[in-house]
Amino acid sequence: MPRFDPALTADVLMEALPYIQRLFDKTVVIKFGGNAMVDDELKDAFARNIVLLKQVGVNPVIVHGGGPQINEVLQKLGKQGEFIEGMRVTDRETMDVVQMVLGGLVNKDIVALINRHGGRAVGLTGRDAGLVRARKLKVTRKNPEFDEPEIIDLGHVGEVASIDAGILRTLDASDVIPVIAPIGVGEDGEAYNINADVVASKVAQVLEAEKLLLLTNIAGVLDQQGKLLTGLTAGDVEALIEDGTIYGGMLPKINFALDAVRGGVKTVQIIDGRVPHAVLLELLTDQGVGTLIRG
Ligand SMILES: Nc1ncnc2c1ncn2[C@@H]1O[C@H](COP(=O)(O)OP(=O)(O)O)[C@@H](O)[C@H]1O
Ligand SMILES: CC(=O)N[C@@H](CCC(=O)OP(=O)(O)O)C(=O)O
Repeated sequence: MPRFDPALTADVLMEALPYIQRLFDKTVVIKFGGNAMVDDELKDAFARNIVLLKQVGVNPVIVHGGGPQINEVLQKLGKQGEFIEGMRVTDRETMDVVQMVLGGLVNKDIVALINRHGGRAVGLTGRDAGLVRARKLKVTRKNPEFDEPEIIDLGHVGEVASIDAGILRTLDASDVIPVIAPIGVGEDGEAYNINADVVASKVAQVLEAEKLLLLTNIAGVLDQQGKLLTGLTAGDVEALIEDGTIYGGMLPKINFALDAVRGGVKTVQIIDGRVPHAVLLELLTDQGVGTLIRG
């Protein structure tokens, strides 16, 4: 006995055909957020989705986060993670932890899962082959007590100076799936901690990606009442930041989603990574969910 009605199964498979045709040979950059990867079954489904995409001729490029995983190790060391405007304050010791957790544990975990399901993934940080060149991020914040904006020192936090996509193109030509940890390299070879949404946005722009998917731990961008906002323009985003509806970790995500649209990425979406097979549902079926950023 088949598990499902055969006609329904055939319908579901056929639904994917136009999507596969549209995405064939195209690059899709997928940011896998640390909050979306706390569940083993979700991670497994994510890895299988990536292998399937590659198998049908799409070029997935993964950029991962790992904020909660960094926090866990910091706590074991008796350190408390501190964030300002969605960015981690990163002293020397924290930078070492960031490299160990993102470049080590988290990166290799995703690589191993993809490979276990028959893909060929290679893990990289932005320090490998000079992939992500970085410089120190300068952050200023309005302070009502002073006329001048206050300058905040986040330590070893970087912004992307440039991306050298050469290594990504080489990997793609050998059918390898790149899995990138968001660590950048400075002029003197030093490491910088970069928000993963920022790296995903810049990688998508350089690769002229068809799509950028930002998987997170929430349905998408929500309004004050908690309702999902399915489409946002730059003007909407500005208003939502101004009135405090968008804050914390959603700030860099939305700002760099907009940056990607402006930089030529055709479609940018923030989607719910807690939904099993979120990538597959978004890319190859009619069941797209989340927030589309229009620019
Ligand atoms: N308007 C908003 N809509 C949805 N989430 C928001 C909003 N403003 C702030 N957030 C916060 O941003 C979080 C997502 O950012 P973050 O925790 O950094 O996720 P990730 O690890 O996936 O990058 C949400 O869980 C939520 O707490
Ligand atoms: C500067 C900065 O904040 N870097 C992030 C890098 C990881 C990340 O972005 O992880 P998520 O996508 O899971 O939030 C951090 O240290 O947490």
